[in-house]
This record gives sequence, structure tokens and C-alpha cells, in this order.
Amino acid sequence: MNDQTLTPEERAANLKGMGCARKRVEDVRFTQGKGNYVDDIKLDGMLFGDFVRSPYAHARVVSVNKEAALALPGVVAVLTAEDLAPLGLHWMPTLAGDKQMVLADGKVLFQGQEVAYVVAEDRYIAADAVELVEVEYEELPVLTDPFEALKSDVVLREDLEGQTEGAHGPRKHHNHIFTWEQGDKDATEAVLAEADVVAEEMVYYHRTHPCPLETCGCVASMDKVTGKLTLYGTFQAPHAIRTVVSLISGIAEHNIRVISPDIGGGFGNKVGAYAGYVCSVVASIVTGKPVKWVEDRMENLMTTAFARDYWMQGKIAATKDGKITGLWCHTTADHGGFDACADPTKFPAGFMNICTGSYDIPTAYLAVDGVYTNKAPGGVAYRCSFRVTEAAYFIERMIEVLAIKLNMDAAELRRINFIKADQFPYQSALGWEYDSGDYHTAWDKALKAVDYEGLRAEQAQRIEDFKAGKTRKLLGIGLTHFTEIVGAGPVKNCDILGLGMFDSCEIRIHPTGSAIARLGTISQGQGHATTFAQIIASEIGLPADDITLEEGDTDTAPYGLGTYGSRSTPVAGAATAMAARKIRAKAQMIAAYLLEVHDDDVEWDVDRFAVKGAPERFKTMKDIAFAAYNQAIPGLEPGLEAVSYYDPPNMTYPFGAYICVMEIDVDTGEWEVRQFYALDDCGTRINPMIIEGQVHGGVTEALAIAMGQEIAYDDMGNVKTGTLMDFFLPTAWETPNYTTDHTVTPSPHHPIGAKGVGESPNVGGVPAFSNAVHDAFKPFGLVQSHMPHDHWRIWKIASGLGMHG
Ligand code: PCD
Ligand SMILES: [Cu+]
Repeated sequence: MNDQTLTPEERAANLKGMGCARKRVEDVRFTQGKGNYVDDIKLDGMLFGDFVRSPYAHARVVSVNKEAALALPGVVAVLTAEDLAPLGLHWMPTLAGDKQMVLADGKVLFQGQEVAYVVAEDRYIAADAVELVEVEYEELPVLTDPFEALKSDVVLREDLEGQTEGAHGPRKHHNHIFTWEQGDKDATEAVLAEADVVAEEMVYYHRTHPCPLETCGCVASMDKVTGKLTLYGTFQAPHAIRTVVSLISGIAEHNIRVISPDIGGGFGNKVGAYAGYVCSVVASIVTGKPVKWVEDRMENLMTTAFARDYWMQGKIAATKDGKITGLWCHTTADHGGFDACADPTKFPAGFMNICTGSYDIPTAYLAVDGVYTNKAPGGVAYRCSFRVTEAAYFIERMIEVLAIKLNMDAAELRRINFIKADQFPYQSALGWEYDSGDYHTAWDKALKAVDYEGLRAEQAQRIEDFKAGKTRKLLGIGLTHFTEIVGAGPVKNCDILGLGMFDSCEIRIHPTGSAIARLGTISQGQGHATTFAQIIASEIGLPADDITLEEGDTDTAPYGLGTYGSRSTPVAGAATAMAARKIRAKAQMIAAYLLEVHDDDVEWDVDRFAVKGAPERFKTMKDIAFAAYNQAIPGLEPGLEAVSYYDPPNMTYPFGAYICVMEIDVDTGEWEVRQFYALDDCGTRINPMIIEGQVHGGVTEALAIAMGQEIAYDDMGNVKTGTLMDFFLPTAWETPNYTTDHTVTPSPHHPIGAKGVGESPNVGGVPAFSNAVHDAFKPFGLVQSHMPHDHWRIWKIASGLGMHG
């Protein structure tokens, strides 16, 4: 059965295990149009839902008249808050401990808010009926600026009036949500007062949106005979959705089956619960028929969870020679009409306290104030694991601002402040324990790869030429060294709605030596079916091609908290290795029995157990799998399967060095990325090709955010960027070529040493692009300018610096 002539290396290669650039197994289906997305699901007698949405950002709903809509042939029902109230479903809990209207209850708080839900026989009738619902509104004053909101007499959340205590402590004002403080305020202020140099700046990270290719949607199907509710949907956390649906609907959890089919990109947008899910479930229960709801693009952009919108006031202190002594940050966080941020419960501003970044900063203080405004709720990670991209942008801008103050090279300033390799595990001033890192090695490699000295020389020449009138183009060199924090993560620290953030994997080996593995996570394009099979292949010596991977069906998958915050590899990936190791432990006993030696006298060799000192006497994993099912082995149960629920001891701290070289035309504001170098360290690399794809995708999203993407509002709370005509999504035209690189610093606590990587390119990419723009104008006096750096804003910078003559 087994080719004994193969070397161990050849046998290992045949497994396509960890480290192999295995081709994505998912793509056979996707490239042939054989994916199965929510909108592909068609059930007998299925009805369609659509929302009546508010055109106003703040208004009282005086009346809703459904008559004309109900009279339209094909319309089955029109639901309003009044219909949901008797069921207690007109409001729902948010992930952030707040509550949110499912359908407008007396007033609306943001443009596009759900007012009524129409159910009809097809999508088009539903859309027509939406037009026929007559809603009378009475406009109220609109607050779109969080600083104004905190001063205004206008009460946004009347339901909370008089409540001085919120989900995260005291509320200071009727539009205030929480204050979150970390670090030592007094000590930091003392350091600032005595420092040689203090740089101060307001760093704004604008509101944006993940905008996945596929919008959010679901199909709810209540079987009245069995009492079982099946809910298909674009869920990044199917198990959590099942628990939440059970808690708010009262349907027993075993009678709910949640299925996430193929998902066309999630990027954090599909973590939370939306009104569409609740209304579809209610509509299916009421009508006894399956009900489908799928958003259109404008609904997705205008109403589902936004990202960022952080105003970060910063102060950074240093000695004359550039040693950073303290960091202070006060953030005003615009959370929109309801606090629906998707962060672990104890972290209302996510992991923003990673804002000391890659630097050994002895003293620091961070305070975040959450504020209600008339904007869409949400606050999702959007490829940045819980406000880490905000934190990284903040510190990487503050470093640049400090470099200007010190008149020092920003690469050197970073180098002298990096946490040193021998300081890990490193305790940060804001409360984290960084697991591992080697920043100096990564930094030097990156600077060398782009010829940093050469670039600075070229830039100096360019400045001369510009001043001499020989060119109108500037050169910017954008530097970033970021530290990520992913893999939420320890249950003692992290939960969502009280559900501990562990994750899981169950592996079953079949008699012929192939296998199926099921996880509590769910791929939205990341390629889990490819990579997690590789972990198992390396751990138990069965070829990855013989391992099926399944996620997203709560009736079959073990409980897990889902995929976001780059947690699948750190948490479910660890569970996968641990489950595989349980299988290998049993396999060892089976092998020893078959080989008639003691358990301790066999040793593992790539895909087999061999007798110690006699490698020609062995049983392959395939032999062992068969024996597990066909031999009665004394003292052992038949079969070969295992499950692991993994509660990680710590998060993982991937890091990277990104450098962006940009040409900027001062007369048009146009930019061109000439070079983008991305070095990532995500510990042990499972699939280098997938990692490269993750970096390409993530840096492209970072480019979008830094250079143009924005959810912008006017003073009346109208969303100005609610279509892809106005909301910047880069195409192949704008997307530059990327050079990827890596170092490998394994996580000491992860069973295979892997850290997450999916979010890193966004965390590192945004400051790299933004710093490039700033760097180009720095010699002409620019210190700080807000993103997104679209052509107009860049042109305005040039203008403001008097560069237009
Ligand atoms: N060391 C390592 C790591 C990792 N890896 C790979 O890579 C990936 C990723 O991973 P991670 O990092 O762990 O992550 P996950 O968890 O899986 O995922 C998540 C992420 O992911 C990213 N990416 C992506 N891709 C795609 N395609 N799609 C999508 O959607 C997405 N999203 C995004 C996001 S946003 Mo959030 O949600 O915001 O929080 S978070 C996120 C996978 O496959 C894995 O396996 C490897 O290989 N190695
Ligand atoms: Cu975030």
C-alpha cells in the first residue's frame, strides 16, 4: 500500500501540509459559478421582504399608513413596530450592551433607518409596495458632529432619558454613551509636564464602510409542523446568531438551525445582527412560509455597520534625543444612533489600548468617550480586529509628528523606540502582554529592501528640482511599523453578549484514512477549507486532499464564536491542531498494539508510527485508521475522532513593516503608488500563497480607506456617499503592485506558533499610505491633514501651503 522508497521529505510534500502554497480548493466551485450564496437559496413558496426606510436622519414618526401597500396584489403583510411590540421584538439588544429599534418606534435616528417591513410574493412587488407605504414624519434637529452632540440640548435617545448609567459605566450627558479609561492618567500627565519635547495633534480616522461584494441577507424558514426554524444568512458568527435568535424569540435553541452558506466577503460587516434578520424570522413565523431578505447596495452602505469615526487627540513626549517617555490620547468616538459596535464586552472601544504600538513606551493613558449622533450604528472591525487600525493609525501618525518636532529621521526614531526582541513577552503600559516579536530585524530588512537611504537621496533631489521649477511632482515615503493584536480570546477577558470567545474543531477519520473536520468559524473567502486541512495534514499525516472541511452549519459544527478579528487561525486553528493531536495520541496506541510493542516504543515519522530504532517496522496513519474500525483493540474504543474546544491563553501579536513610495502631482492632487513593500510576520505560516492573497486584498482595502473611501454626511444627516458612484472602491486601475515579504517569529503559546494575518494589511496599510502623503508635503510645512486623501484634499493641502503660485 505504501511506497517505502520515498524519503521523509517526499512523504511530507505529498501531504500538502503546513508551509505549502496549496491551491485553494474552494476555487473550483467559485470560478465555475457554482458557489451557493444566500441569494442562491430558493425554497418552495418563498416570500420576499423589503424595508420602508426613513429619508430623514432625525424625525418623529407621526403615522404609518399601510392600506395602499396592502391593497397591492401580491403583498402579504406590512409589519411596523406596533406589530412587533406585542412580541417584544420591536427593539433588539446590540452587541455593545445597548438596544436598537428593529422598526421605528416613535422616531428615527439615522437616514435609512428601518420603518416598516413589507412582505410580498416577489422582490419587485415588495419594492413597489415599499413606495406605497405612507409615512408622516416630523423633522427634528440633526446632530452629525459628536462634539456638538455632547453640548446639545437635543436628546437623541429619548428611551434612555434620565439614565445616568450605561452598559459601560456612567453617562455624562444625554448623548454620551460611555467613558473608557486605560493606563495611568496622573503619571502620564506628569511625564508630559516635564518632557523635553511634546508633540500634540488631533488625528481623525474618518467613517468608512467594509462594503463587501455581497450585501447582507437571510432566508428564514419556519416549519410549523416540526417547530424548527432554519435561518440561512451571511453570518460571520452563525452559532452566536443562533443563541441570540433563541434568546430574543423564545424558540428553543435546538429548534433553530443557522446556516452560513458561501459568503461573498464579510470584512466585519456581517458580525452583528440586523433588523432584516429579526423581521424575516417574524414574517416567516406569521406567514408560515420561507421569507428572503437581501439588501441592495445603497441599503448596505447607508445602514449596516460603519467602521472607524474616531477623533483621537494625542500627545507624545520624548527626550531631546528621541526616546519616547509618554503617550496620552483622548478619543471621541462617534457611534451613531445606537451603540452597536461589535467589540468584546469588556472593551467598548475594542483593543484601542494597543495604541502604544511597536514602541517601548513606559507611561501611557487612553480615554475614549462614546457619543450618540444621527448616523448609522455599528462600529465593526473592517479588517482591523476591534479598533486596532485606529490605534495603529494614531501611533504611526504621532511618531511622524514627533519626528518633525525633533527634526529627526522617522525611521530612526522608530528604531530607537522599538520594543527589543529580548523584552518579549512584553508588558505594555496600557495592559497587554505582547507574546513575541522581533521588530528590529523586520525593520532593517524592510529598509534595506526598498533602499531607504537611496529613496531619501532621491527625495532630497526632488525637493531641489521642485524648488527650481523643474518638476511639479513630489515624492513621499510612507513608513509604518505596526503591531496587531488578534485571536480573541481568552474567555476570561473576552466575550460577546456573555458568550466566551473560545473556538472549536471536530475531526473524524474515516476507515479508509480520509477525514472530515468541522469548525466553529466560517470562511467568507479566506480559504479555510484549504488551510485548516493543511494543519491537520501536518499533524496527523493524512494528505490535505483527503480532508473535507465544513463550517457554518450549527446543526453539525461544534460551537464557536465565528470568524472576525483574525481569530480563526489563533483560536480555531489552535483547536484544530489540538484535536489532531488527540487523534495522534490514540493512533499511537493503535500502532503500538498492531506492531506488538509498548506505546512508548513507537515514534512519529511524518505520516506513520515506526518502532524506535527499526524504521522499517511501521504503521501508516491510513493503516491505523482502518484498524481503528476493524480491530477490537483491548482497552480502546473503536473509531478515530476527536474534538477540541480551545480557550487561548493569550492573544497573538502579529506585526509588520510597510513602506509606501508615492508620487504626488501638486497641481491636480493626483497620486500614484510607485512602490509598496509589505513585510508581515504572522508567526508560523500555514499557506504562503493564501497569506500573500490576504495581504494583497488587505492593502487594497487600506489604499481605498486612506485615499478616498468615506461615509460622509451633510449637515442634515444625508449620506453623501451611499452608492458606488461616490463611495470609492479601487479597481485594477488604481491598485498598485505590491511586494510582499516576511519574517517568522512564532507565537510561543499557539500550538503551531501561528498568528493571524488577515487584518494586518489594513492595520499597517492605512498609515503607510497616509504617511506617504504627509511625507511628500512635510518639507513644505505640512504636519497633519485628515484622510481620506482624495485628489481634492491633496490639492487643497498644496494650495494651503502656497504651492499653487
Ligand atoms: N499564519 C497564518 C495565518 C493565517 N493564514 C491563513 O490566512 C487566512 C486568514 O487567517 P486569519 O488571519 O486567522 O483570519 P480569519 O479569522 O480566517 O479571517 C478573518 C479576517 O479575514 C480577512 N480576510 C478576508 N478575506 C476574504 N477573502 N474575505 C473576507 O471577508 C475577509 N475578511 C477579512 C477580515 S475583516 Mo473582520 O471581520 O473586520 O473583524 S477579520 C478578517 C486563513 O485562511 C488562514 O488559514 C495562514 O495561512 N497562516
Ligand atoms: Cu477596528
